[in-house]
Amino acid sequence: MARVRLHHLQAAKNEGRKFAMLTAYDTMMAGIFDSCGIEVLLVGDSAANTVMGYSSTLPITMEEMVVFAKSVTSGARRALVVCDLPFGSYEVSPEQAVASAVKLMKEGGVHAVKLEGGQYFVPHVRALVAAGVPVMAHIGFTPQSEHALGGYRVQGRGEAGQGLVADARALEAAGAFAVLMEMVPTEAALLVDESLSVPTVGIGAGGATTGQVLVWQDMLGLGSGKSARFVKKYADLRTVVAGAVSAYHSEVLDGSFPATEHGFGQ
Ligand SMILES: Nc1nc(=O)c2c([nH]1)NC[C@@H]1CN(c3ccc(C(=O)N[C@@H](CCC(=O)O)C(=O)O)cc3)CN21
Ligand SMILES: CC(C)C(=O)C(=O)O
Ligand SMILES: [Mg+2]
Repeated sequence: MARVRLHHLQAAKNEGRKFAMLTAYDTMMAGIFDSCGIEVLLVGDSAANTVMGYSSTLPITMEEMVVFAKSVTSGARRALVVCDLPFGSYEVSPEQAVASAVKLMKEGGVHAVKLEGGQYFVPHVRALVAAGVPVMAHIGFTPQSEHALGGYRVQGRGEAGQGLVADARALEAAGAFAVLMEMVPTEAALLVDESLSVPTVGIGAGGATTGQVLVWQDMLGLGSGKSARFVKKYADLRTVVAGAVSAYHSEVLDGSFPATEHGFGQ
C-alpha cells in the first residue's frame, strides 16, 4: 500500500470521511498500528509520560524525541508519521522552529511536525511551511502550557469558543495542513471544523472532527490508575501482561520453564 499523504487527509475532510491517529514511540507497536491501517502515527511528547515516567511533557528533549521518531519511522510502512516539537524547541523564534523540525525530519525520518499554540505561532508555522515542513497545529488544551493554563482543564467553553475559531483560522491561513483540538467542548470543535477547509483532529473534542487521536497505552489499557474522560479502553493489556509475566515467574521458580523443547541437544 502506498504511503498516506497530506492530500489523503484533506480528501477525507472534503468527502466527509474519517481517519484515525494513534501515538507510537517504538518500532514494534508502530508496525502493528501501521498494519491495522491507522492513517497517522504521532510520535507524541506524551512519551515523557508513557515511556519516561515524567508527570508532564515539559522535560522531554529534542534528542529524546529523535530516538522515538527514528524508532517509529523504522516500523511504519504506510502511515504518515507526525512528530511533536517538544517544549522549548520552537517557541523562541520561527528560525528555532525550522531548525528543530529539520532535525526531526533529517534524523528521525518523520513526515510532519505538530506544535502547540494559537495565533502567536503564525510566523513559526509560516516559516516551517516555507521550509517544506508540513505542520499540524494543536489548540485547546495544550499540555506544554499547563502552568500558564492553570492545570488540566477544558478550553474554549462559552465565549472562548470564538477564540478557538480565530486561532484555528489563523493557523490554517499560515499553512497548517490540519488542526488538532484537545479537550474542547463538542460544540466548539464542531464550530472550528466548520470554519476550516483543512481537516481537524480531536482528543476529547467530540465526534465532529475528521480525525481522532488517542495515546496507545490509554486505549489499550496498559496504564494504571484512572484515565481521562476522553479515553475509551479497547483492551486490558495491563491484566494480559501481568498474567503472562506472573506465569513466567512461577514457572521459572518451580522449574517447569524451560521444558525440553526450549533446550538444545548434543
Ligand atoms: N497517557 C497520556 N494520555 C494523554 O492523553 C496525554 C498524555 N499522556 N500526555 C500528554 C497529554 C496530556 N493529556 C491529558 C492527560 C490527562 C487529562 C485528564 O486527566 N483529564 C481529566 C480532567 C479534565 C478536567 O478536569 O476538565 C478528565 O477527566 O478528562 C487530560 C489530558 C493528553 N495527553
Ligand atoms: C495527546 C496527543 C494529541 C499528543 O500531543 C501527545 O500524545 O503528545
Ligand atoms: Mg503532545
